[in-house]
Amino acid sequence: MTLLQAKDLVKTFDVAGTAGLLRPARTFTAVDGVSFDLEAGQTLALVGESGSGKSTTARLAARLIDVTSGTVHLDGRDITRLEGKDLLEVRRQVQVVFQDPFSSLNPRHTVERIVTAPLRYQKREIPGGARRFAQHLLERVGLDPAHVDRYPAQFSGGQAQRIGIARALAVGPRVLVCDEAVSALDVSVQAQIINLLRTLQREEGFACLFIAHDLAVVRQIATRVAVMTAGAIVETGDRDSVFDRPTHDYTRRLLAAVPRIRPEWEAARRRNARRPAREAPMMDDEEPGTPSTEYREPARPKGEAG
Ligand SMILES: Nc1ncnc2c1ncn2[C@@H]1O[C@H](COP(=O)(O)OP(=O)(O)OP(=O)(O)O)[C@@H](O)[C@H]1O
Repeated sequence: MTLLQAKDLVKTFDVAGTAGLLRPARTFTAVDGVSFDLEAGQTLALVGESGSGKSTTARLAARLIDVTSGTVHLDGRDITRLEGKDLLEVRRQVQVVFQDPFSSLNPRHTVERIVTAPLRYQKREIPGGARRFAQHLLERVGLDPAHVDRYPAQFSGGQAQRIGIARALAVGPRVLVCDEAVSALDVSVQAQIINLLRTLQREEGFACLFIAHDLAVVRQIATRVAVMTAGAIVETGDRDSVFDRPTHDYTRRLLAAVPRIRPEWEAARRRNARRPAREAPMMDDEEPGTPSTEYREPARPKGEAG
């Protein structure tokens, strides 16, 4: 059964010009006619090189940003332009886990408050009270329930990502969108988080839209794979057929490209990922008018498109 269906998604961004460099303002197409079906209980991985449009597609599918054209259906219902209470229900059913756990967890809030925030945002009763429910969620993701009073900075990167997953689970989502959710973690920690996601998926039955550029990670978790380049999907298929019998040239090149990252770059990337966010966190149930699951577009330098 198709749970989430994206049809002909297009997303364009207006890019400001740069006067000094004589670059005129233009419209940049980040997603260019993307369609996919995500079945219940399945994990569809969107893969492709940096800038291919994976994250933008995920954000469109989760209704974090609005489409330029195309439609998104959840359980057969067109959710592309829903607002208000209906959109709130979509936000419950489709939860997102972001790449950098620290910038998506409010450093000033306790874990209890963080993981129960979506319930408050949804104005739902917290079963058994916030504290007990937070402890239960921590247990579900393999963390010590006694740590509910701790703050994000007191956790490692992998533990912080578990908190992000616990928060997503709090409202019983039917679709979990993981946007490079393990990319900032050490390889051994990545494996633990992937195992956790697989176990939770088996137990809770959610479908997963898994965005990743790392093919080794995708191979461990995906049931189906869609390969993106230049804003479009060029190949979709079962995991093994895409990995073992790719039909598109781009997929073959992607599979053949062995990433060679210098150890010092890798170490710097991990240090940056651990650094607490300097900007306001993306989710904060304290700020008036800022729903806890609302996505804020990251700041980009003026004129940057890719
Ligand atoms: N708000 C925005 N304004 C302008 N351009 C944007 C915006 N968001 C994304 N883009 C551009 O759209 C393209 C696709 O970005 P996207 O983040 O979806 O790619 P990606 O495949 O997820 O890459 P990465 O793994 O590096 O995030 C990029 O060229 C990016 O610079």
